[in-house]
Amino acid sequence: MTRVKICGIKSHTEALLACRAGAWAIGEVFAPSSRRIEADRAAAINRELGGSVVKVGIFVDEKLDTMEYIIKTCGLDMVQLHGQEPPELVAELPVPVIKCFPVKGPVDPDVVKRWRPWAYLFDTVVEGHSGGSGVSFNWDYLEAVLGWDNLILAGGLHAGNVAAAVKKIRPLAVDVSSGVEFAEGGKDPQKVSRFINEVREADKDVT
Ligand SMILES: O=C(O)c1ccccc1N[C@@H]1O[C@H](COP(=O)(O)O)[C@@H](O)[C@H]1O
Repeated sequence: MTRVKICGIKSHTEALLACRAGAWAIGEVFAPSSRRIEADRAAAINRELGGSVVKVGIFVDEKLDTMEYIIKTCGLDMVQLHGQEPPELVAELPVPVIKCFPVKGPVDPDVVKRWRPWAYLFDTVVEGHSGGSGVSFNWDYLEAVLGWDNLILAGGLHAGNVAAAVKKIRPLAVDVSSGVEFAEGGKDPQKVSRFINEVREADKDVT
């Protein structure tokens, strides 16, 4: 079953919405973004959620000690590194790491393997954005890593394209932020639920 991560959670209501719709993980952004959340707010949300969902903190070129502090105070289960972090940093973090690789062309497995993360996340490159752009990339660029069991697909996914993505890439998980939001921002319950339903339907064709 393809896992679903709903990223850019900013409130308890949004976190509950993602959990009830069947998300495997929620993402909380601790980096410059319209979706940024303060650590004390994330900590309060995560305390109330308990262990019902995987809580992932998103960082962009953050200092190790700052990440360690936020992981501890917010009870994060994983971190997602979305910047230019070096491979050595992955081993220094106290929780499993999802490393984001911006896709500019065909992915070279030998290059990305140097990070040895828990999962490899592939996202679109958009000038001026570290992530959360809402823009998709050419999935053909993932040809050399197809079949990996720890691949997460991100970048411009929405209910209209996620089924095709699941069938073509067969990722461990799909990650979405913009594609399940209202035009003015904030998670849209109907879009979240439609997105997850599309993934579940696509799963039926994949096994
Ligand atoms: O969501 C953000 O604002 C964000 C900010 C900085 C780094 C990563 C961010 N989100 C991640 O970006 C991708 C793609 O998101 P989208 O669906 O295209 O909006 C995804 O991995 C999010 O976790």
